[in-house]
Amino acid sequence: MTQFIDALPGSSGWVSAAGETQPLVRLRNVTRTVRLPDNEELHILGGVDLDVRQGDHISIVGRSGSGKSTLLNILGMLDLPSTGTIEFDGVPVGNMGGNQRAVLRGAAVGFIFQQFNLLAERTALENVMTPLLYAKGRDFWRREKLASDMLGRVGLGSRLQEKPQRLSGGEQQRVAIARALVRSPRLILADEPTGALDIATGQSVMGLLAEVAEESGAALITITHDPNVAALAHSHYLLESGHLRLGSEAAA
Ligand SMILES: Nc1ncnc2c1ncn2[C@@H]1O[C@H](COP(=O)(O)OP(=O)(O)OP(=O)(O)O)[C@@H](O)[C@H]1O
Repeated sequence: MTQFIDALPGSSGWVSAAGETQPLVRLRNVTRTVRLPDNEELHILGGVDLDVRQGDHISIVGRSGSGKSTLLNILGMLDLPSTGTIEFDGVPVGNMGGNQRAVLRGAAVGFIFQQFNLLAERTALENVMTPLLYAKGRDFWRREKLASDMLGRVGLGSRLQEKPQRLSGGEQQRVAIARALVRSPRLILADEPTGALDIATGQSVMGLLAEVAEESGAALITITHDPNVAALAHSHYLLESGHLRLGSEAAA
């Protein structure tokens, strides 16, 4: 199993006899229920189906409290469904142990958050090198070069030694994008990536994220309230009271 999981991040999925590629991530009838302190159950997700393929760019919009972050946490294998299944590259995630999930997540998933979540005491270069500390072999030994190349790719090649507080919000989010992409993840999950930026900066940062994700062939899923950000995606979903449906761009 370990061998198989190790092979996952670089594998390209199989192609069926019908010529259909296997989804990178497949959710079937996923629910998520939590028990509240008063012992009541809160049903957050009510049976979500979703196929995510390599190269997809998906936006998910929905009101506050509709379950977007809960869904993203399941897609990122941070949480498991209460019922239903999630498969990553055809492998049921529910059958994996916590460590296996963490290894797969580290190698195959990049996260981008609204508040950037950079390490304040570390330079831009050190921040981007951090995920590579968990990589194996060549990527581990070449971590400084990989991180510096990635910062160059997001236009920060001359700011490698800067600490986050010396960078603007847009620059900090570009560091976070470099950090999310430095291990060449197959899935990038962005939770309100422009939420802390002004409109123009948000648009340019999101344009950059979409571009580097497309170049790398990864699938990108963006949760957003911003219609301009949602418009950059190729598929648009609306999450309403824990139910996901295909939406139009206008629904954003
Ligand atoms: N562990 C938990 N315990 C109790 N309630 C929870 C838990 N996780 C989520 N919730 C509740 O479930 C609902 C959905 O939460 P979630 O964070 O997924 O929504 P969201 O769509 O991302 O909201 P927002 O846009 O405001 O971030 C909310 O009402 C939230 O308070």
